[in-house]
Amino acid sequence: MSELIRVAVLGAAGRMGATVVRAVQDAPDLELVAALDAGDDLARVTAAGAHVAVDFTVPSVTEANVHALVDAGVHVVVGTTGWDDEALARVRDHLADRPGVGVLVAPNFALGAVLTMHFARQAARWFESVEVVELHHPDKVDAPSGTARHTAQGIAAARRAAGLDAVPDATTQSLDGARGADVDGVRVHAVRLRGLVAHEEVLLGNAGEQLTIRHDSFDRVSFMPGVLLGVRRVPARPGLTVGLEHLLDLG
Ligand SMILES: NC(=O)C1=CN([C@@H]2O[C@H](COP(=O)(O)OP(=O)(O)OC[C@H]3O[C@@H](n4cnc5c(N)ncnc54)[C@H](OP(=O)(O)O)[C@@H]3O)[C@@H](O)[C@H]2O)C=CC1
Ligand SMILES: O=C(O)C1=N[C@H](C(=O)O)C[C@H](O)C1
Repeated sequence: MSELIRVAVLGAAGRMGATVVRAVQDAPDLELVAALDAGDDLARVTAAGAHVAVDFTVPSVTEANVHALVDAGVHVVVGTTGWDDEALARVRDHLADRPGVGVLVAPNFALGAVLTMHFARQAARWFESVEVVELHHPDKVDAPSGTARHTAQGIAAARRAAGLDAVPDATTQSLDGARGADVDGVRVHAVRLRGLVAHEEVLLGNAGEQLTIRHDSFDRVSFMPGVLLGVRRVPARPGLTVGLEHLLDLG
């Protein structure tokens, strides 16, 4: 039998981290060697001989965690949101000095969410209007969701490539925020509601018709196959990978 992949989990006491800990423990080819939460020393990851660290912490610390882990030669799978282009560029530059180390940053590890983004990019060029609505539990710290940003950026790129005009929009708002946030010209709306987990709708409109693409994560186990795929694949993917779609054959 080949060597087990030694895995550390950061944010291990959190909603996602605790689910990842159980998934790693249940996977026959993985070994949980460290589980860290706020206040724990990151040096424990290298002391435990981890090959891969999984980060589900908070947007304010995730980038620093990644740089420290890259310095230590540990591959990283990042689910924490809040990454912008500048932060990703800093990690890409850092990895150029560390050949052989891989980092995967994915705003959503659920297969259905990755397909939603893929289908939305495919559909975008055929519709005059498009808006994104994300709906989450009210304990989520950030808004809009990382997934909604990634979805809107993908739609905007597809519209640009197709040479479409700007989506029609209101010319005035009598209350700030009434039209949601503008992500690359695509409106994104965030709902926070007790009882929800993680949900997204992409609404595409033409005169007389609407296409709705909707994904629901009812349970955090929905993210686990994607996280474990990332753990297994990231050691063979040096450099920075953004988005789980790069590990899937979406055709
Ligand atoms: N990519 C994906 O598929 C998904 C991404 N997410 C993202 O994952 C992140 C975590 O979400 P969720 O689990 O719901 O959040 P939680 O608040 O439940 O968990 C975050 C955990 O990280 C801990 N933490 C804070 N600072 C550190 C640190 N420096 N080192 C280690 N641990 C630390 C927190 O401790 P304390 O509470 O004491 O601060 C907490 O236990 C969010 O950014 C969310 O958007 C969520 C679901 C899926
Ligand atoms: O905080 C969450 O719960 C989630 N966060 C991610 C995001 O911001 O996109 C992924 C998923 O939506 C759940």
